Amino acid sequence: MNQPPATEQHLTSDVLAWMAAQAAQGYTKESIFDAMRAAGWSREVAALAMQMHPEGLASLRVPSLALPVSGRMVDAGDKWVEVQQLFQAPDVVLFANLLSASECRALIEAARPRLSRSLTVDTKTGGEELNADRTSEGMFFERSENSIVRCIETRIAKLLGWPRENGEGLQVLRYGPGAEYKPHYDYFDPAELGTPAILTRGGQRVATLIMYLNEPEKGGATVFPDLDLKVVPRPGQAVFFSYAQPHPASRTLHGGAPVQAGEKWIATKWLREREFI
Ligand SMILES: O=C(O)CCC(=O)C(=O)O
Ligand SMILES: [Fe+2]
Repeated sequence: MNQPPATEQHLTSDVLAWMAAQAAQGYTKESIFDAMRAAGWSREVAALAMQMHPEGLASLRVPSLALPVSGRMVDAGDKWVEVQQLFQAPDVVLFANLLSASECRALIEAARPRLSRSLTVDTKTGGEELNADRTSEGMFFERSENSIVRCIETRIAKLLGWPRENGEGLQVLRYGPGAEYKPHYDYFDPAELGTPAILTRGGQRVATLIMYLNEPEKGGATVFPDLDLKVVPRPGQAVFFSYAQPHPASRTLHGGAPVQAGEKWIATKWLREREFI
């Protein structure tokens, strides 16, 4: 985007079309504002552009707890799941008994022979990279790869009112002693060059569900530094959080604290805006 000196700037239809295209790709209002500023637009003009183009720049639709909650229990289709705690802004839900003990064991045993050192999505290129901040080992199941995986996916879809097709394949992670996942966001940073390619597979990530498959002897909590929240892993329990804007304002910074003794196994489900292909 080229633009005239600040004194002569005005919003052309080209600029508005560019903004609409950015918004359609999942870029937020904040990131479009930042991109305009970085490209040399004055603060006044960028702010005016925000006012002129509110459509499409609003928050993304996100999954949430499918009501009603009866007592503390929610009907997840094939079982009732207990809601232990609910937080708002951001929406965080702690679940008990989301998975049974035998489901936890089955996921661990099916994943164990397929583990390899965890990669993270590289938003600079759209590929995957080894990341020193993430020292776990992991694997992905295909969506509905087997009956247990399919049953869990269906339960999650019902619980969160979000189509099963919008989920990435279930990921299982194992952290050995000392392993950790430093605080990070799960959404794809709209400012990175590789992000548009990643978004073609189902749009942004809009929510995360971390399910605990075992209990480490010591350490390994999931921490949310902005919320002063620490979730201690217990088998079958889970933590859900959503982010309507792929921006730190979502306050969804989180990480897996180092495992101090024993090992930690989790299954993570990431939910996308649209069907994940
Ligand atoms: O290990 C944890 O508790 C956090 C995992 C996580 O943040 C992720 O898989 O994206
Ligand atoms: Fe994460």
